[in-house]
Amino acid sequence: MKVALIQMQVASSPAENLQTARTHLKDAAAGGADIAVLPEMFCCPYETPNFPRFAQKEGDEIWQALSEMAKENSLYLVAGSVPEDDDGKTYNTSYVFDPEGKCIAKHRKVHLFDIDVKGGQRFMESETLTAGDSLTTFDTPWGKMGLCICYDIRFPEWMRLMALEGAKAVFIPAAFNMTTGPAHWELSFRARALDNQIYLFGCAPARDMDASYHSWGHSIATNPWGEVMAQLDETEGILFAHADFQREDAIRDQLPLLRHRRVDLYELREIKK
Ligand SMILES: NC(=O)CCC(=O)C(=O)O
Repeated sequence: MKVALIQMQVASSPAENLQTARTHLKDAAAGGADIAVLPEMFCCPYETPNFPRFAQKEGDEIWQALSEMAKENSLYLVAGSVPEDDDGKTYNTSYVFDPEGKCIAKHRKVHLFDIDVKGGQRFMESETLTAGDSLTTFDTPWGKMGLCICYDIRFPEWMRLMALEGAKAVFIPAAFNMTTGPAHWELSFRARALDNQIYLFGCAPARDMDASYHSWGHSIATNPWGEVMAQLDETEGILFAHADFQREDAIRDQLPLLRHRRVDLYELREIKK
């Protein structure tokens, strides 16, 4: 399975951002990608007032454009995330489209990014966003995949639940920042990949020092051995990476961490369905 992570610049207009995504998706398809991924909030600058301002309902213009892009390029599209308007609430939502343009999954960010680091990053998603409450997986010809958004990666139980549901890789549209990015981005991807013996693909916006939120960038692919397979810097570009699920199965057989869990002594509680 060949994955393309599209680390794009985010401009102030959704129309311009859709055009940027369209251009990069053509390149991803030309490069042989089976699955392409866009960044968190790729269609508007990452600022809390923008989320309700640019929010659209599922099925509206942005959703339609993304569906068409998946179909035009004949690939699975993990369509970053967009602000979703539903019943007066705004969610940070990632849609997944199949190569026919059909929406096959939707994840609403479950853990809202509310942090206030002294001398560093402050951001309060809860000022304008509502949290989702569901675990998200979807089926592909390569097997079941998981989906979560940025800050969700920091919660090991959430990733473990996706692995236990049978996800063979997890896609993570994201936008870490200049305070936590250097310290925790790569470490979080390597740790979650290693703990769950799973491929992880994180896709971030390119850095824009004129924006109010400075993305760390560094879109990344990690493997079930806990290694970084490839990583970008902060500039715009596409990262291609392969997932080899035979290797994943071999690692899980030879070092059977998931089977060695002492579920007689501890367990994750069932999620609410
Ligand atoms: N957009 C986000 O969820 C940012 C998460 C982040 O930067 C972190 O440190 O976690």
